[in-house]
Amino acid sequence: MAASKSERGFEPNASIVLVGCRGAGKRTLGFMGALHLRRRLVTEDHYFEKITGLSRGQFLARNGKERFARQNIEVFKRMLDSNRSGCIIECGMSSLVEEAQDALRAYSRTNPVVYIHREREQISALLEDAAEAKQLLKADERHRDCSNLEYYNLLDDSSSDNTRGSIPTPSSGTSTPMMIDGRPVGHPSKLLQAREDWTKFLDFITGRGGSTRAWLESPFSVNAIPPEFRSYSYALRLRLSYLVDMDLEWEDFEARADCVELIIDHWPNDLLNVVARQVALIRRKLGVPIIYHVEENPRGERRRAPAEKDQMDSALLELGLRLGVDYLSLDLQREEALVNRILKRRGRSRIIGNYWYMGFGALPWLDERQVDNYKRAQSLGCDVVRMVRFCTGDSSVEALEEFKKRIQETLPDPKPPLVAYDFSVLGIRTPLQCRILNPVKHPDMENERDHLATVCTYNNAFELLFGQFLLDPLHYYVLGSNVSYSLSPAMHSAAYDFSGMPHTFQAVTCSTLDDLNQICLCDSFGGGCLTAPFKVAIMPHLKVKSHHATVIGAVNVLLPLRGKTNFILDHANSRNKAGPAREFYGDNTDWSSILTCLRRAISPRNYVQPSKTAGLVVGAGGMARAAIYALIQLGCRNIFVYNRTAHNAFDVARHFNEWWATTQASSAVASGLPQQQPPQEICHVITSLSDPWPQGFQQPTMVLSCVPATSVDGNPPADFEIPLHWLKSPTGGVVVELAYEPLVTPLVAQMYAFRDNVSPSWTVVDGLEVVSEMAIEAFELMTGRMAPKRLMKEVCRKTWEQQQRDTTRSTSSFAS
Ligand SMILES: O=C1C[C@@](O)(C(=O)O)C[C@@H](O)[C@@H]1O
Repeated sequence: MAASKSERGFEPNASIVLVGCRGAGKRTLGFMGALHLRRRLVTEDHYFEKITGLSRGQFLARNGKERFARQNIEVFKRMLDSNRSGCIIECGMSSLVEEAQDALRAYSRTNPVVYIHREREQISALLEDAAEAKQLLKADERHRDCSNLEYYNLLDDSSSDNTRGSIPTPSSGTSTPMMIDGRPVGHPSKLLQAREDWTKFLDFITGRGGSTRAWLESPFSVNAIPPEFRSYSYALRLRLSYLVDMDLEWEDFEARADCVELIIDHWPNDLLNVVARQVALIRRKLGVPIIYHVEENPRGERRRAPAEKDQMDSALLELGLRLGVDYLSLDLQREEALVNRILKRRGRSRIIGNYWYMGFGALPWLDERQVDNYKRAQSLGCDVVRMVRFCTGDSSVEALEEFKKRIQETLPDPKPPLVAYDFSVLGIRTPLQCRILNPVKHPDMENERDHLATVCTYNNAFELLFGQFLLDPLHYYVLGSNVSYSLSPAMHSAAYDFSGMPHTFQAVTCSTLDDLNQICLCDSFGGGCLTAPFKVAIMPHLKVKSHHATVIGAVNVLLPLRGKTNFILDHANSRNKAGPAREFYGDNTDWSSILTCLRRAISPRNYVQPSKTAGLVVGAGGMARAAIYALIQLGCRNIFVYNRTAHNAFDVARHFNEWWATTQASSAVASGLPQQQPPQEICHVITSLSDPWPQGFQQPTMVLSCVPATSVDGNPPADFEIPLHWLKSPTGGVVVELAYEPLVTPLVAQMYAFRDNVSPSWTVVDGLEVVSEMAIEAFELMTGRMAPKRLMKEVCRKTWEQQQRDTTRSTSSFAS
């Protein structure tokens, strides 16, 4: 395999090796990773047995220690060598043997070798024997020397979290389960968070994730444009010294910026592990890109000689790269050797090249050397250039503007995005001088040490943009024939308030395309959530749609495209601005919200196995199409559709089977493989509830009900309950109910009873959980900003409860 340019860049299909101590979770992560990347999982134990025909215990007993040791290392090397691509390899404790470590070091030149570790207390607790645990943990650290990446396997407490979908009590900020009919709403989920973090990490190191894919599939999604290419973006500054003893909860930081800048300004005991844990926490709790910055003069440390500084800082920077941070901030005024070493080992992390002038007498913007600084960063291949000056009133805003203009007009392309600003002891001088990666803090954060982040918060900076007419207040809507009950206005309005946006959101009842047109053609139309009858009917009128919406054949989010440009990036960056719409863009968030809810609720035992897992979708409208697509995206290839009017179910099944056949044919052509004849069908119709579950297929582990539980437009309510002979999955499964009027639909009530009396391994996801997810995604598409998810979910449940109380009150007053 060719060695790649960067020392940490690998062929996308290079096998990934997992090393680490017993109890670190390698096997589980290996299993999840193999499923996610569709790779073979090779475990050392199993491989040993395959090669020698004996388990290790048996081999040892028969051949003695010495022969075992020799055989063991030979098998270990062979395992690595003969599985160079397409696998996840889980190493056992052999990785602590010197010779194995040499082999791993050599392997890590071409392949990712990931050191997995976790909270020491966790490992100690697992191993029981304290002395053994201590020894093992000490030896474990040696894995750092024979690996090139590392992953902190944070404890996943989601399995004990039965408060999902609950209402937090405002005073305490903690959650209490919401009870309906005497039972908690929501469900426990197993290893969901660990799976999400781990699969994102794998996507990063294999180059599958990131914005390119999001961009191609849905260019308006919030992750499609990296923060440095957004029209405005903010970096929340979090110092390590603050994080180890913070006065806020992680949840408080949600949606407070586009990314987090983690500043290593403090060296507590066990520094490398503390930093690794904080990176893991930011990923898990906030889910935003991380800028990793090592401060030159850490708090409370003595002054260090330059050579000493370089050694320590180099180790800390290397740690950032090992952890696969999205951005590494690199001071270009440091020793050239250090700069070059880091650049060479950058892997897939993007480099922010810094020129910081932190003391008095900072270089003025219009000094020629500032342009030279930028040019050097550009020639070193930095992805972003950050130039910051401490300023005591010696520089005007105009000088900075002039400097930016010089860079823009005199230097050749491609030019890395420039972040440039002045700051003083009062913080960044004017928040608007810097458009991207603007430093911000949380409004309630105690942060006296950080001058850069003392003034600005994300929402006051954003409010300023509207105040200065750089952005415009817009009107957003939910549109359809039956939207008076919609919870979207409450959720979106709360999110606007939170983010400092003066937009409005209303439910407007309309049922013809002409009515819809009238609303959408207004200059201050910001976007609309569509519901029946528009989701499918609007399709032929839209020229621009996301890939997903095209495949599904339904749209539920409509955005105006303004101006003459044909560049989607320009349109995406013109959100929150008014003007005449030339075209409209359609996307679908129904499927992705369903997918999110399914992923959260599926237990590891029911992870999708494409050839085996079966799913059932009830209904044949726009939402059922989205549900089928979500199942396909999860990897399910046996999908059954039941609908009261069978011919609609046949239409939907045909739609997806035809699309599937075309997709398979084009991937066969691309890979040069023969086509399957006739193409496999992935969607089947069941015409009657009394039919037995189709022969040759496993019982469904995912059931999605996409029919209204109340009467709509004069049609009788669906009242769907699943036949008991379709509920025979031995591992249980998940039922997603999309209706929430009432919240406990006949199906939900049936499944609660079934869970209590027959099979506890079924999980129920209620309609409010899905609808809040839909609003979250719609908010992000329409505004381009991250949604305050917790807040929106909380508002969703509270508004729904209020609606219930209002209905009860009006019914009882009507009765009296
Ligand atoms: O189905 C739904 C829910 C919804 O209609 C609402 O009222 O929030 C908004 C739609 O865009 C979405 O597809």
